[in-house]
Amino acid sequence: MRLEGVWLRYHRRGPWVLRQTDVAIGPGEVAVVLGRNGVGKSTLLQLAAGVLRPTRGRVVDRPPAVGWVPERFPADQPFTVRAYLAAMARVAGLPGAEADRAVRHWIDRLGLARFHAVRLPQLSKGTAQKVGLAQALLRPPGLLVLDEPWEGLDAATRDLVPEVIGEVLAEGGAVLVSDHRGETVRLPGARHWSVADGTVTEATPSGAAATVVVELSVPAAAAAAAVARLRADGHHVLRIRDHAAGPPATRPGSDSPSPATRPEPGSTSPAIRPEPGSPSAAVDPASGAGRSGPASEVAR
Ligand SMILES: Nc1ncnc2c1ncn2[C@@H]1O[C@H](COP(=O)(O)OP(=O)(O)OP(=O)(O)O)[C@@H](O)[C@H]1O
Repeated sequence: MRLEGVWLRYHRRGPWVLRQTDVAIGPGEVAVVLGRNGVGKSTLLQLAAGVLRPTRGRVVDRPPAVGWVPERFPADQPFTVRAYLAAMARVAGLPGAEADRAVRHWIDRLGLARFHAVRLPQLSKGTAQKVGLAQALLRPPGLLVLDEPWEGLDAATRDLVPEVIGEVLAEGGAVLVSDHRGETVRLPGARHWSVADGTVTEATPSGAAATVVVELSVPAAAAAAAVARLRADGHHVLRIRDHAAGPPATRPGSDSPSPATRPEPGSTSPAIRPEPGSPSAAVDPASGAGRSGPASEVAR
């Protein structure tokens, strides 16, 4: 998903909150949105989630299933927890039995069972936040957007947030999350987007000059497990794509390289080549050899 030249102001003559914003996030990636109070973090997240429309510019390639967790769950609705989640599952397009299963799963997982018949306005802030988290996950999101998701949650549920984020990433989803509590240190491999003075910049991770991009191909059915394993080993999974879809414009070795990860021409990065006769398409990242085969790319 990409924000292309996005500008946003809330009122016709109001100040610009965001100007000329160009950011992108791919499958299996997580970006943490940082910045002082009131700089526009929530605004950026709402644009990404499709809750706000850009005043100028556009948002492209947003996945069809978006999970949106607002900073404050709007609990002033006259539904019980179960009825609300069942309605949200239908809104998300889940058919009957699947919707019931998803509602049951998230009620259990987030410890909401004893509140299932309680109406939303009667919930404590923390329990309402859990309902806000549950509704975003009923349908596995291709993009999960969380605005300060740790706010008001009890310790057990706070621990669950990075776990859930990891699961969405392992399924090939992308995650955007804002956080002023420093909880994101528990999201290894996260990219950092800083919002200040109406602009969004990506912080270059320290040591980036020493990284290389390794392309590899895995059977589609094994992709989620492979991504989870690579992440558990501390690798940064950049992108997952269909073998058949062909190379995107920004892939390493293409005409439009990603400057943060592509080795300089003549660099000493080791070429990684497949065994003779091997069906896998490991490549020399500098030459772009083997570009027809990879299903995923990994950098460290
Ligand atoms: N609905 C709105 N109408 C008018 N102005 C708004 C609206 N929502 C936000 N703003 C303004 O836009 C600016 C950015 O707000 P935003 O909530 O995106 O910042 P933030 O970085 O998320 O802040 P915080 O860390 O306090 O949540 C602020 O000046 C805010 O007052």
